[in-house]
Amino acid sequence: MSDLLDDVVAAAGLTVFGAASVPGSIDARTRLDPAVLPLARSDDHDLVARIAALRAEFLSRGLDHVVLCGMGESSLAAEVIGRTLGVELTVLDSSDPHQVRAALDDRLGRSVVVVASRSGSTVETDSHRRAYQQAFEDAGLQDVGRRFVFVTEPGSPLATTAREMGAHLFLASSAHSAFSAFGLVPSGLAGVRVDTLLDEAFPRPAPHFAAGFSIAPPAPEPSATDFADPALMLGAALAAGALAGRDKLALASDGTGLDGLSDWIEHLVASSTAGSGRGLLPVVLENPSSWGHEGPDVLSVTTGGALAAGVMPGGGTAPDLAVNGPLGAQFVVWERAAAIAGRLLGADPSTRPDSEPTRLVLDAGLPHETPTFVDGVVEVYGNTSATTLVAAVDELARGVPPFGYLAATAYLDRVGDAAAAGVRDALAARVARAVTFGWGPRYLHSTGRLHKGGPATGSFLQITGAVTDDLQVPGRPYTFGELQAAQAAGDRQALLAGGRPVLRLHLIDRATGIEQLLAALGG
Ligand SMILES: O=P(O)(O)OC[C@H]1O[C@H](O)[C@H](O)[C@@H](O)[C@@H]1O
Repeated sequence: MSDLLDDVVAAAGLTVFGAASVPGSIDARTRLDPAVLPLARSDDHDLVARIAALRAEFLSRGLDHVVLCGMGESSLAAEVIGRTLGVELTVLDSSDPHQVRAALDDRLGRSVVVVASRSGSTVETDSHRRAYQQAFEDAGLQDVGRRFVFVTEPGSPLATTAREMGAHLFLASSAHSAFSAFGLVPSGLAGVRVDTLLDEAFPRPAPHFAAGFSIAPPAPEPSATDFADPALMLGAALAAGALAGRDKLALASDGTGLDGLSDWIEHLVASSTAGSGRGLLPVVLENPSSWGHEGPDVLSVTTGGALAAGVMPGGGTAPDLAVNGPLGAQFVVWERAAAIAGRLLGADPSTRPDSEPTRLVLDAGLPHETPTFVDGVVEVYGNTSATTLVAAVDELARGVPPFGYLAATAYLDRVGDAAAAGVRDALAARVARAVTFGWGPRYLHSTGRLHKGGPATGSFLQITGAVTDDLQVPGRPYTFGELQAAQAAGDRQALLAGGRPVLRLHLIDRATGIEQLLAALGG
Protein backbone atom coordinates (compact mmCIF):
# COMPACT_ATOMS: atom_id res chain seq x y z
CA MET A 1 0.00 0.00 0.00
CA SER A 2 2.88 2.32 0.60
CA ASP A 3 3.56 2.13 -3.14
CA LEU A 4 0.01 3.21 -3.81
CA LEU A 5 0.34 6.15 -1.46
CA ASP A 6 3.66 7.08 -3.05
CA ASP A 7 2.03 7.10 -6.47
CA VAL A 8 -0.84 9.24 -5.27
CA VAL A 9 1.43 11.62 -3.49
CA ALA A 10 3.80 11.89 -6.43
CA ALA A 11 0.92 12.48 -8.80
CA ALA A 12 -0.37 15.25 -6.60
CA GLY A 13 3.09 16.78 -6.39
CA LEU A 14 3.13 16.42 -2.62
CA THR A 15 5.72 15.23 -0.20
CA VAL A 16 5.06 12.99 2.75
CA PHE A 17 7.08 14.12 5.67
CA GLY A 18 7.05 14.12 9.42
CA ALA A 19 8.48 11.83 12.03
CA ALA A 20 7.51 8.66 10.27
CA SER A 21 7.40 5.65 12.52
CA VAL A 22 6.14 3.55 9.63
CA PRO A 23 6.30 3.87 5.88
CA GLY A 24 3.31 5.80 4.67
CA SER A 25 3.07 8.00 7.73
CA ILE A 26 1.05 11.13 7.44
CA ASP A 27 1.78 13.83 9.94
CA ALA A 28 -1.55 15.33 10.94
CA ARG A 29 0.29 18.23 12.56
CA THR A 30 1.43 19.50 9.21
CA ARG A 31 0.36 23.07 8.81
CA LEU A 32 -2.57 23.62 6.49
CA ASP A 33 -2.83 26.49 4.13
CA PRO A 34 -4.98 29.02 6.06
CA ALA A 35 -6.97 29.49 2.88
CA VAL A 36 -8.39 26.00 3.27
CA LEU A 37 -8.99 26.06 7.01
CA PRO A 38 -12.57 25.10 7.68
CA LEU A 39 -14.93 26.71 10.16
CA ALA A 40 -14.38 30.34 9.30
CA ARG A 41 -17.53 31.32 11.10
CA SER A 42 -17.96 34.49 13.00
CA ASP A 43 -20.75 33.08 15.18
CA ASP A 44 -18.38 30.68 16.94
CA HIS A 45 -16.08 33.35 18.22
CA ASP A 46 -17.64 33.48 21.64
CA LEU A 47 -18.38 29.77 21.87
CA VAL A 48 -15.47 28.91 24.15
CA ALA A 49 -16.34 31.71 26.54
CA ARG A 50 -20.03 30.77 26.61
CA ILE A 51 -19.23 27.15 27.39
CA ALA A 52 -16.90 28.13 30.24
CA ALA A 53 -19.49 30.47 31.74
CA LEU A 54 -22.23 27.84 31.58
CA ARG A 55 -19.99 25.21 33.14
CA ALA A 56 -19.24 27.59 36.00
CA GLU A 57 -22.96 28.22 36.47
CA PHE A 58 -23.73 24.49 36.56
CA LEU A 59 -20.94 23.78 39.03
CA SER A 60 -22.20 26.54 41.29
CA ARG A 61 -25.58 24.77 41.30
CA GLY A 62 -23.94 21.43 42.16
CA LEU A 63 -24.53 20.03 38.68
CA ASP A 64 -21.35 18.14 37.83
CA HIS A 65 -22.57 15.15 35.83
CA VAL A 66 -23.01 15.77 32.11
CA VAL A 67 -25.17 13.47 30.01
CA LEU A 68 -25.12 13.78 26.23
CA CYS A 69 -28.13 12.58 24.24
CA GLY A 70 -27.39 12.54 20.53
CA MET A 71 -26.94 10.13 17.66
CA GLY A 72 -24.14 9.80 15.11
CA GLU A 73 -22.24 12.98 14.46
CA SER A 74 -24.19 14.72 17.19
CA SER A 75 -22.42 12.73 19.91
CA LEU A 76 -19.43 10.84 18.53
CA ALA A 77 -16.89 13.66 18.51
CA ALA A 78 -17.71 14.74 22.06
CA GLU A 79 -17.50 11.13 23.21
CA VAL A 80 -14.03 10.72 21.68
CA ILE A 81 -12.84 14.00 23.14
CA GLY A 82 -13.98 13.04 26.63
CA ARG A 83 -12.58 9.52 26.35
CA THR A 84 -9.22 10.59 24.95
CA LEU A 85 -8.71 13.38 27.44
CA GLY A 86 -9.98 11.37 30.41
CA VAL A 87 -13.00 13.57 31.16
CA GLU A 88 -16.20 11.80 32.20
CA LEU A 89 -19.15 12.29 29.87
CA THR A 90 -22.15 9.94 29.87
CA VAL A 91 -23.25 9.38 26.29
CA LEU A 92 -26.73 8.07 25.65
CA ASP A 93 -27.16 6.96 22.07
CA SER A 94 -29.18 3.81 22.60
CA SER A 95 -32.82 2.81 22.71
CA ASP A 96 -32.04 -0.11 25.00
CA PRO A 97 -34.33 0.31 28.02
CA HIS A 98 -31.75 -1.10 30.42
CA GLN A 99 -29.12 1.36 29.25
CA VAL A 100 -31.53 4.29 29.38
CA ARG A 101 -32.72 3.30 32.86
CA ALA A 102 -29.15 2.95 34.14
CA ALA A 103 -28.35 6.46 32.86
CA LEU A 104 -31.47 7.92 34.50
CA ASP A 105 -30.58 6.23 37.80
CA ASP A 106 -27.05 7.63 37.80
CA ARG A 107 -26.72 10.86 39.86
CA LEU A 108 -29.97 12.31 38.52
CA GLY A 109 -29.98 15.20 40.98
CA ARG A 110 -26.50 16.28 39.84
CA SER A 111 -27.11 15.79 36.11
CA VAL A 112 -27.35 18.25 33.26
CA VAL A 113 -28.51 16.92 29.92
CA VAL A 114 -27.16 18.07 26.58
CA VAL A 115 -29.65 17.28 23.84
CA ALA A 116 -27.79 17.44 20.52
CA SER A 117 -29.50 17.07 17.17
CA ARG A 118 -28.92 18.99 14.01
CA SER A 119 -32.33 18.20 12.51
CA GLY A 120 -34.11 18.20 15.87
CA SER A 121 -36.25 15.28 14.74
CA THR A 122 -34.17 12.19 15.55
CA VAL A 123 -36.41 9.74 17.38
CA GLU A 124 -33.85 8.40 19.87
CA THR A 125 -32.72 11.86 20.93
CA ASP A 126 -36.29 13.08 21.33
CA SER A 127 -37.10 9.99 23.42
CA HIS A 128 -34.11 10.57 25.72
CA ARG A 129 -35.08 14.20 26.22
CA ARG A 130 -38.61 13.14 27.17
CA ALA A 131 -37.32 10.47 29.57
CA TYR A 132 -35.00 12.90 31.38
CA GLN A 133 -37.62 15.62 31.59
CA GLN A 134 -40.05 13.14 33.13
CA ALA A 135 -37.44 11.79 35.55
CA PHE A 136 -36.46 15.29 36.71
CA GLU A 137 -40.12 16.18 37.26
CA ASP A 138 -40.86 12.90 39.05
CA ALA A 139 -37.91 13.57 41.37
CA GLY A 140 -39.42 16.95 42.24
CA LEU A 141 -36.38 18.89 41.02
CA GLN A 142 -36.64 22.64 40.54
CA ASP A 143 -35.89 24.59 37.37
CA VAL A 144 -36.02 21.50 35.17
CA GLY A 145 -35.64 23.50 31.95
CA ARG A 146 -32.37 25.01 33.19
CA ARG A 147 -30.89 21.52 33.49
CA PHE A 148 -31.10 21.11 29.73
CA VAL A 149 -28.72 22.40 27.08
CA PHE A 150 -29.85 22.08 23.49
CA VAL A 151 -27.49 22.07 20.52
CA THR A 152 -29.23 22.31 17.18
CA GLU A 153 -29.57 24.31 14.01
CA PRO A 154 -31.53 27.53 13.76
CA GLY A 155 -35.12 26.81 12.84
CA SER A 156 -35.13 23.18 13.97
CA PRO A 157 -38.06 21.96 16.10
CA LEU A 158 -35.60 21.49 18.94
CA ALA A 159 -34.85 25.21 19.05
CA THR A 160 -38.56 25.80 19.64
CA THR A 161 -38.67 23.10 22.35
CA ALA A 162 -35.65 24.66 24.04
CA ARG A 163 -37.31 28.06 24.16
CA GLU A 164 -40.58 26.58 25.45
CA MET A 165 -38.72 24.75 28.21
CA GLY A 166 -36.56 27.75 29.13
CA ALA A 167 -33.46 25.66 28.40
CA HIS A 168 -29.98 26.80 27.39
CA LEU A 169 -29.59 26.88 23.64
CA PHE A 170 -26.56 26.75 21.35
CA LEU A 171 -27.25 27.19 17.66
CA ALA A 172 -24.70 25.59 15.36
CA SER A 173 -25.16 27.09 11.97
CA SER A 174 -22.81 25.08 9.81
CA ALA A 175 -22.21 21.50 8.83
CA HIS A 176 -21.39 19.02 11.55
CA SER A 177 -17.83 19.13 12.69
CA ALA A 178 -15.96 18.03 15.77
CA PHE A 179 -15.19 21.72 16.24
CA SER A 180 -18.74 22.95 16.04
CA ALA A 181 -20.97 23.30 19.08
CA PHE A 182 -21.83 19.60 18.69
CA GLY A 183 -18.32 18.53 19.68
CA LEU A 184 -17.35 21.39 21.93
CA VAL A 185 -20.42 22.13 24.08
CA PRO A 186 -20.83 18.70 25.72
CA SER A 187 -17.12 18.09 26.14
CA GLY A 188 -16.48 21.62 27.40
CA LEU A 189 -19.33 21.40 29.90
CA ALA A 190 -17.88 18.12 31.12
CA GLY A 191 -14.56 19.82 31.81
CA VAL A 192 -12.44 19.52 28.65
CA ARG A 193 -10.19 22.49 27.89
CA VAL A 194 -11.64 23.11 24.45
CA ASP A 195 -9.27 25.98 23.73
CA THR A 196 -6.34 23.54 23.98
CA LEU A 197 -8.06 21.21 21.55
CA LEU A 198 -8.57 24.06 19.12
CA ASP A 199 -4.93 25.04 19.43
CA GLU A 200 -3.96 21.49 18.44
CA ALA A 201 -6.21 21.69 15.43
CA PHE A 202 -5.45 25.14 14.18
CA PRO A 203 -1.78 25.92 14.62
CA ARG A 204 -1.29 29.57 15.33
CA PRO A 205 -1.58 32.07 13.87
CA ALA A 206 -5.10 31.03 12.87
CA PRO A 207 -6.70 34.13 11.48
CA HIS A 208 -10.20 32.68 11.27
CA PHE A 209 -10.13 31.79 14.95
CA ALA A 210 -8.38 34.87 16.19
CA ALA A 211 -11.21 36.16 18.34
CA GLY A 212 -11.55 34.34 21.62
CA PHE A 213 -8.11 32.73 21.49
CA SER A 214 -4.70 33.90 22.44
CA ILE A 215 -2.81 35.02 19.39
CA ALA A 216 0.80 34.04 18.89
CA PRO A 217 3.32 36.35 17.24
CA PRO A 218 3.27 36.12 13.44
CA ALA A 219 4.97 32.96 12.20
CA PRO A 220 7.96 33.19 9.88
CA GLU A 221 7.20 33.05 6.18
CA PRO A 222 6.06 29.47 5.51
CA SER A 223 8.10 27.25 3.27
CA ALA A 224 6.56 25.18 0.50
CA THR A 225 6.60 22.00 2.55
CA ASP A 226 4.72 23.68 5.40
CA PHE A 227 1.74 23.76 3.13
CA ALA A 228 1.82 20.13 2.12
CA ASP A 229 -1.68 19.05 2.96
CA PRO A 230 -2.02 15.83 4.96
CA ALA A 231 -5.79 15.80 4.45
CA LEU A 232 -5.37 15.85 0.70
CA MET A 233 -2.85 13.04 0.89
CA LEU A 234 -5.03 10.96 3.16
CA GLY A 235 -8.21 11.61 1.18
CA ALA A 236 -6.47 10.72 -2.06
CA ALA A 237 -5.04 7.56 -0.52
CA LEU A 238 -8.46 6.45 0.79
CA ALA A 239 -10.10 6.97 -2.57
CA ALA A 240 -7.23 5.43 -4.52
CA GLY A 241 -7.33 2.45 -2.20
CA ALA A 242 -11.06 1.96 -2.72
CA LEU A 243 -10.73 2.27 -6.49
CA ALA A 244 -7.94 -0.30 -6.44
CA GLY A 245 -10.15 -2.78 -4.58
CA ARG A 246 -9.02 -1.97 -1.04
CA ASP A 247 -12.49 -1.03 0.07
CA LYS A 248 -12.23 -2.25 3.70
CA LEU A 249 -10.72 0.45 5.84
CA ALA A 250 -9.25 -1.32 8.87
CA LEU A 251 -8.94 1.26 11.64
CA ALA A 252 -6.98 0.86 14.84
CA SER A 253 -5.45 3.00 17.51
CA ASP A 254 -1.67 2.57 17.60
CA GLY A 255 -1.97 2.29 21.36
CA THR A 256 -0.74 5.75 22.21
CA GLY A 257 -3.96 7.15 23.60
CA LEU A 258 -6.47 8.05 20.88
CA ASP A 259 -8.63 5.09 21.72
CA GLY A 260 -12.13 6.17 20.75
CA LEU A 261 -11.11 7.89 17.54
CA SER A 262 -11.76 4.88 15.29
CA ASP A 263 -15.49 4.96 16.10
CA TRP A 264 -15.66 8.59 15.08
CA ILE A 265 -13.69 7.92 11.87
CA GLU A 266 -15.98 4.97 11.15
CA HIS A 267 -19.02 7.21 11.12
CA LEU A 268 -17.28 9.97 9.21
CA VAL A 269 -15.96 7.75 6.45
CA ALA A 270 -19.15 5.70 6.16
CA SER A 271 -21.33 8.78 5.87
CA SER A 272 -18.95 10.59 3.52
CA THR A 273 -18.61 7.74 1.09
CA ALA A 274 -22.07 6.14 1.36
CA GLY A 275 -24.24 6.66 -1.65
CA SER A 276 -21.34 6.31 -4.06
CA GLY A 277 -22.12 2.63 -4.69
CA ARG A 278 -18.49 1.86 -3.91
CA GLY A 279 -18.17 3.22 -0.42
CA LEU A 280 -15.34 2.33 1.90
CA LEU A 281 -16.39 -0.09 4.62
CA PRO A 282 -14.76 0.95 7.91
CA VAL A 283 -13.74 -2.02 10.05
CA VAL A 284 -12.85 -0.95 13.58
CA LEU A 285 -10.21 -3.27 15.01
CA GLU A 286 -9.39 -3.88 18.66
CA ASN A 287 -5.69 -3.29 17.93
CA PRO A 288 -3.46 -3.03 14.83
CA SER A 289 -2.82 -6.78 14.65
CA SER A 290 -6.38 -7.97 15.32
CA TRP A 291 -8.05 -10.28 12.85
CA GLY A 292 -8.91 -8.32 9.72
CA HIS A 293 -5.86 -6.08 9.56
CA GLU A 294 -4.59 -7.51 6.31
CA GLY A 295 -5.84 -8.84 3.00
CA PRO A 296 -5.92 -7.82 -0.64
CA ASP A 297 -9.11 -5.81 -0.07
CA VAL A 298 -7.90 -4.11 3.13
CA LEU A 299 -6.36 -0.70 3.63
CA SER A 300 -5.10 -0.61 7.22
CA VAL A 301 -4.68 2.70 9.00
CA THR A 302 -3.53 3.43 12.52
CA THR A 303 -4.05 6.65 14.39
CA GLY A 304 -1.91 7.98 17.18
CA GLY A 305 1.49 9.46 16.84
CA ALA A 306 3.47 9.19 20.01
CA LEU A 307 5.48 6.14 18.96
CA ALA A 308 9.22 6.53 18.64
CA ALA A 309 10.61 6.36 15.10
CA GLY A 310 11.00 2.77 13.97
CA VAL A 311 8.56 1.36 16.53
CA MET A 312 5.67 -0.42 14.87
CA PRO A 313 2.23 -0.10 16.41
CA GLY A 314 0.50 -3.21 17.64
CA GLY A 315 3.60 -5.16 18.49
CA GLY A 316 5.25 -5.13 15.11
CA THR A 317 2.40 -5.05 12.62
CA ALA A 318 3.02 -2.28 10.11
CA PRO A 319 -0.18 -0.64 8.85
CA ASP A 320 -0.51 0.61 5.30
CA LEU A 321 -0.84 4.15 6.60
CA ALA A 322 -0.20 5.79 9.94
CA VAL A 323 -1.84 9.11 10.68
CA ASN A 324 0.11 10.82 13.42
CA GLY A 325 -0.89 13.81 15.47
CA PRO A 326 -2.85 14.96 18.52
CA LEU A 327 -6.63 14.67 18.67
CA GLY A 328 -7.42 18.17 17.43
CA ALA A 329 -5.18 17.75 14.39
CA GLN A 330 -6.66 14.32 13.69
CA PHE A 331 -10.16 15.79 13.60
CA VAL A 332 -9.21 18.44 11.06
CA VAL A 333 -7.31 16.07 8.81
CA TRP A 334 -9.89 13.29 8.84
CA GLU A 335 -12.88 15.59 8.30
CA ARG A 336 -11.29 17.02 5.18
CA ALA A 337 -9.85 13.72 4.02
CA ALA A 338 -13.23 11.99 4.21
CA ALA A 339 -14.85 14.80 2.23
CA ILE A 340 -12.12 14.58 -0.40
CA ALA A 341 -12.42 10.79 -0.62
CA GLY A 342 -16.20 11.04 -0.91
CA ARG A 343 -15.86 13.56 -3.68
CA LEU A 344 -13.32 11.43 -5.56
CA LEU A 345 -15.58 8.39 -5.23
CA GLY A 346 -18.61 10.31 -6.43
CA ALA A 347 -20.58 10.05 -3.19
CA ASP A 348 -23.68 12.08 -2.57
CA PRO A 349 -23.05 13.73 0.81
CA SER A 350 -26.70 14.61 1.28
CA THR A 351 -27.92 11.04 1.74
CA ARG A 352 -29.29 10.31 5.18
CA PRO A 353 -30.29 6.96 6.61
CA ASP A 354 -33.82 5.94 6.11
CA SER A 355 -35.85 6.00 9.32
CA GLU A 356 -38.87 4.74 7.41
CA PRO A 357 -38.37 1.03 8.31
CA THR A 358 -38.64 1.80 12.04
CA ARG A 359 -41.70 3.97 11.56
CA LEU A 360 -43.44 1.31 9.48
CA VAL A 361 -42.87 -1.30 12.16
CA LEU A 362 -44.02 1.04 14.93
CA ASP A 363 -47.18 1.81 12.96
CA ALA A 364 -47.96 -1.77 11.95
CA GLY A 365 -46.88 -3.40 15.20
CA LEU A 366 -43.98 -5.74 15.81
CA PRO A 367 -43.94 -8.79 13.54
CA HIS A 368 -44.87 -12.15 15.06
CA GLU A 369 -41.97 -14.47 14.32
CA THR A 370 -41.24 -18.03 15.31
CA PRO A 371 -37.68 -19.18 15.95
CA THR A 372 -36.27 -21.66 13.45
CA PHE A 373 -34.76 -23.45 16.46
CA VAL A 374 -33.55 -22.79 19.98
CA ASP A 375 -30.04 -23.64 21.20
CA GLY A 376 -29.48 -23.14 24.93
CA VAL A 377 -30.66 -19.60 25.75
CA VAL A 378 -30.41 -18.45 22.13
CA GLU A 379 -33.37 -18.38 19.76
CA VAL A 380 -32.26 -18.53 16.14
CA TYR A 381 -34.43 -16.87 13.51
CA GLY A 382 -33.84 -16.95 9.77
CA ASN A 383 -33.60 -19.09 6.74
CA THR A 384 -31.15 -21.78 7.83
CA SER A 385 -30.90 -25.53 7.55
CA ALA A 386 -28.65 -25.69 10.62
CA THR A 387 -29.80 -27.00 13.97
CA THR A 388 -27.12 -25.55 16.24
CA LEU A 389 -26.12 -21.98 16.91
CA VAL A 390 -22.57 -22.36 15.66
CA ALA A 391 -23.62 -24.25 12.53
CA ALA A 392 -26.10 -21.50 11.67
CA VAL A 393 -23.45 -18.79 12.07
CA ASP A 394 -20.95 -20.82 10.01
CA GLU A 395 -23.57 -21.28 7.29
CA LEU A 396 -24.17 -17.52 7.20
CA ALA A 397 -20.42 -16.87 7.03
CA ARG A 398 -19.91 -19.37 4.20
CA GLY A 399 -22.40 -17.39 2.14
CA VAL A 400 -20.28 -14.22 2.25
CA PRO A 401 -18.75 -13.77 -1.21
CA PRO A 402 -14.99 -13.25 -1.67
CA PHE A 403 -14.19 -9.65 -0.70
CA GLY A 404 -17.60 -9.37 0.96
CA TYR A 405 -18.13 -8.81 4.66
CA LEU A 406 -20.02 -10.06 7.67
CA ALA A 407 -21.66 -7.40 9.85
CA ALA A 408 -22.62 -8.28 13.42
CA THR A 409 -25.06 -5.84 14.99
CA ALA A 410 -26.20 -5.92 18.61
CA TYR A 411 -29.38 -4.31 19.88
CA LEU A 412 -28.25 -4.57 23.48
CA ASP A 413 -27.00 -2.35 26.30
CA ARG A 414 -23.57 -1.20 25.20
CA VAL A 415 -22.53 -0.60 28.79
CA GLY A 416 -24.21 -3.48 30.61
CA ASP A 417 -23.76 -5.99 27.77
CA ALA A 418 -20.35 -4.68 26.65
CA ALA A 419 -18.98 -8.22 26.39
CA ALA A 420 -21.04 -8.72 23.24
CA ALA A 421 -18.47 -6.64 21.32
CA GLY A 422 -16.13 -9.64 21.62
CA VAL A 423 -18.22 -11.27 18.90
CA ARG A 424 -16.31 -9.29 16.25
CA ASP A 425 -12.90 -10.71 16.99
CA ALA A 426 -14.28 -14.20 17.57
CA LEU A 427 -16.11 -14.16 14.24
CA ALA A 428 -13.17 -12.62 12.39
CA ALA A 429 -10.92 -15.37 13.67
CA ARG A 430 -13.39 -17.92 12.29
CA VAL A 431 -14.12 -16.59 8.81
CA ALA A 432 -11.73 -15.35 6.16
CA ARG A 433 -13.76 -12.23 5.53
CA ALA A 434 -13.96 -8.71 6.91
CA VAL A 435 -16.11 -8.63 10.06
CA THR A 436 -17.62 -5.48 11.54
CA PHE A 437 -19.48 -4.94 14.78
CA GLY A 438 -21.99 -2.21 15.57
CA TRP A 439 -24.32 -1.43 18.45
CA GLY A 440 -27.91 -0.86 17.38
CA PRO A 441 -29.40 1.63 16.82
CA ARG A 442 -26.12 3.57 16.84
CA TYR A 443 -24.75 1.92 13.67
CA LEU A 444 -27.95 2.76 11.76
CA HIS A 445 -26.64 6.33 11.74
CA SER A 446 -23.28 5.40 10.21
CA THR A 447 -22.44 2.04 8.63
CA GLY A 448 -26.14 1.19 8.38
CA ARG A 449 -26.30 3.29 5.25
CA LEU A 450 -23.50 1.31 3.62
CA HIS A 451 -25.15 -1.98 4.57
CA LYS A 452 -28.16 -1.10 2.45
CA GLY A 453 -26.83 1.48 0.00
CA GLY A 454 -23.37 0.10 -0.70
CA PRO A 455 -22.39 -2.99 -2.69
CA ALA A 456 -24.59 -6.00 -1.89
CA THR A 457 -21.71 -8.03 -0.50
CA GLY A 458 -22.66 -8.08 3.17
CA SER A 459 -24.26 -10.76 5.31
CA PHE A 460 -25.80 -9.80 8.62
CA LEU A 461 -25.85 -11.35 12.07
CA GLN A 462 -28.28 -9.45 14.25
CA ILE A 463 -28.25 -10.00 18.01
CA THR A 464 -31.22 -8.97 20.14
CA GLY A 465 -31.90 -9.61 23.81
CA ALA A 466 -34.73 -10.08 26.26
CA VAL A 467 -36.03 -6.93 27.93
CA THR A 468 -36.71 -7.49 31.61
CA ASP A 469 -37.24 -3.91 32.73
CA ASP A 470 -38.92 -1.83 30.03
CA LEU A 471 -39.52 1.90 30.17
CA GLN A 472 -42.26 4.02 28.61
CA VAL A 473 -41.20 6.82 26.27
CA PRO A 474 -43.15 9.69 27.87
CA GLY A 475 -45.80 11.14 25.59
CA ARG A 476 -45.41 8.38 23.01
CA PRO A 477 -47.47 5.24 22.48
CA TYR A 478 -44.46 2.94 22.77
CA THR A 479 -41.78 1.88 25.23
CA PHE A 480 -38.02 2.04 24.69
CA GLY A 481 -38.09 -1.75 24.35
CA GLU A 482 -40.69 -1.52 21.59
CA LEU A 483 -38.75 1.23 19.84
CA GLN A 484 -35.58 -0.87 19.99
CA ALA A 485 -37.40 -3.95 18.70
CA ALA A 486 -38.94 -1.89 15.88
CA GLN A 487 -35.52 -0.56 14.89
CA ALA A 488 -34.08 -4.07 14.79
CA ALA A 489 -37.06 -5.47 12.88
CA GLY A 490 -37.12 -2.53 10.48
CA ASP A 491 -33.46 -3.02 9.66
CA ARG A 492 -33.92 -6.77 9.14
CA GLN A 493 -36.81 -6.14 6.80
CA ALA A 494 -34.91 -3.50 4.83
CA LEU A 495 -31.87 -5.79 4.49
CA LEU A 496 -33.94 -8.77 3.41
CA ALA A 497 -35.84 -6.62 0.91
CA GLY A 498 -32.47 -5.67 -0.57
CA GLY A 499 -31.52 -9.31 -0.92
CA ARG A 500 -29.03 -9.37 1.98
CA PRO A 501 -28.86 -12.55 4.09
CA VAL A 502 -29.85 -12.00 7.72
CA LEU A 503 -29.61 -14.33 10.70
CA ARG A 504 -31.04 -13.16 14.00
CA LEU A 505 -29.97 -14.48 17.38
CA HIS A 506 -32.28 -13.56 20.24
CA LEU A 507 -30.78 -13.98 23.70
CA ILE A 508 -33.46 -15.14 26.13
CA ASP A 509 -30.95 -14.38 28.88
CA ARG A 510 -28.48 -11.70 27.88
CA ALA A 511 -25.40 -12.46 30.00
CA THR A 512 -25.65 -16.24 29.56
CA GLY A 513 -26.45 -15.83 25.86
CA ILE A 514 -23.38 -13.70 25.22
CA GLU A 515 -21.21 -16.26 27.02
CA GLN A 516 -22.80 -19.08 25.06
CA LEU A 517 -22.27 -17.31 21.75
CA LEU A 518 -18.63 -16.43 22.46
CA ALA A 519 -17.94 -19.97 23.62
CA ALA A 520 -19.59 -21.42 20.50
CA LEU A 521 -17.60 -19.16 18.16
CA GLY A 522 -14.36 -19.92 19.92
CA GLY A 523 -14.92 -23.65 19.72
O1 LIG B 1 -28.10 15.44 14.44
P1 LIG B 1 -29.32 14.70 14.04
O2 LIG B 1 -30.16 15.46 13.08
O3 LIG B 1 -30.09 14.23 15.24
O4 LIG B 1 -28.85 13.44 13.28
C1 LIG B 1 -28.21 12.37 13.90
C2 LIG B 1 -27.66 11.49 12.82
O5 LIG B 1 -28.74 11.25 11.95
C3 LIG B 1 -28.47 10.59 10.77
O6 LIG B 1 -28.22 9.28 11.05
C4 LIG B 1 -27.32 11.16 10.01
O7 LIG B 1 -26.97 10.37 8.95
C5 LIG B 1 -26.14 11.29 10.90
O8 LIG B 1 -25.07 11.84 10.18
C6 LIG B 1 -26.53 12.13 12.06
O9 LIG B 1 -25.44 12.31 12.86
